[in-house]
Amino acid sequence: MPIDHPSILNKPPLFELRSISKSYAEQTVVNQLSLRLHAGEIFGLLGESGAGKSTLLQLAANLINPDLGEVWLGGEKLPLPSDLLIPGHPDIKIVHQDYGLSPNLSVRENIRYALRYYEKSFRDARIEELLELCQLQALAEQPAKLLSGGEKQRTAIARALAEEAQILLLDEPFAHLDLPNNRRLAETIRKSVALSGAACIFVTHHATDALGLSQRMGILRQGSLIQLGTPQEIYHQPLNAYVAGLSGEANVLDLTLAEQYFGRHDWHVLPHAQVLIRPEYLHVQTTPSADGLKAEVRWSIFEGSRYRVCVRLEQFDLMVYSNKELKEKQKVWISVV
Ligand SMILES: Nc1ncnc2c1ncn2[C@@H]1O[C@H](COP(=O)(O)OP(=O)(O)OP(=O)(O)O)[C@@H](O)[C@H]1O
Repeated sequence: MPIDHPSILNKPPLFELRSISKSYAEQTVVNQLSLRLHAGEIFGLLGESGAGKSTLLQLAANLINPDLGEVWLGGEKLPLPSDLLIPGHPDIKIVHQDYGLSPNLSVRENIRYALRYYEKSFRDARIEELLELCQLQALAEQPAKLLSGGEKQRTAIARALAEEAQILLLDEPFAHLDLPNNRRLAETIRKSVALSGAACIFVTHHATDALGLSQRMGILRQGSLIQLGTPQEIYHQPLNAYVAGLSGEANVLDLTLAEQYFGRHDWHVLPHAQVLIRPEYLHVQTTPSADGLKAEVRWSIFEGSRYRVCVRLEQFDLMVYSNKELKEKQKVWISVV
């Protein structure tokens, strides 16, 4: 399995986790995991709840001791957290799920604290810039303890961006955000990382967040990185049915069955002679078509820009997308796009 994408293979990594492992009691939470990050790179870590994402970020932040393995930054091996007076590293910033804001300080003061060593005019200008970037101007004087979850999250991220660390680690940065703020924050992270040349790891259990923001991403399962690649590689060429399902809506069919119904196509083949057919690889029509297979609608859910529809072919169900509303038991014809 490639560790790096070919475009950056020749550059030295800024940050490295080398075969790092961590167990709690009998449970291996992170298992011999290696990862290299380059300057300016945004890496998304996608995994289900309990996969070890937060533990991995804490290891990457040098906040907890690994049982085995090493953390490297800028070509230097970091000392173990237990050998430090204060665990962590000044060039590695982490935004935890609990944000770590000073509750009695205002939004502005929380951000200002991160910039306390800078000259006043730079600091004031940077605070205004970050307030605007994170859409916090109207809340600037509000004490952190009175903020909503999403507002706290934006403040914590503004503060982390203020510190201009080499490595930015974000634990579920979009967890409490509505769609406009989600998009705005993703853009803010993208711009900040590009400008600063930092590297960023963010963890999420939402495929759309990982696919949309990452330049490269990894799938974490039971503490192991089971697949690394670009969002397009992960989405269209998942390692197995598990990754296919985690990264988006997926029809997984036996190859023989898929060929029997749809003929030969360039499907991505999964282990156990199965193929991946994403719903958007299929076309649904409400009138008979020469190449269409007759099916019956089982259910249909409105998702805004489209309907997510489950249809029954003779022997199996398929998920498809439709622009039009379809009724239960309605006859439709399914073809390959
Ligand atoms: N300090 C600890 N002591 C004991 N077990 C722990 C500790 N920290 C994490 N774990 C266990 O390790 C596993 C992974 O936890 P972790 O928080 O890293 O997962 P996660 O992928 O971030 O999950 P979520 O998406 O739900 O936040 C869990 O089973 C958790 O109970």
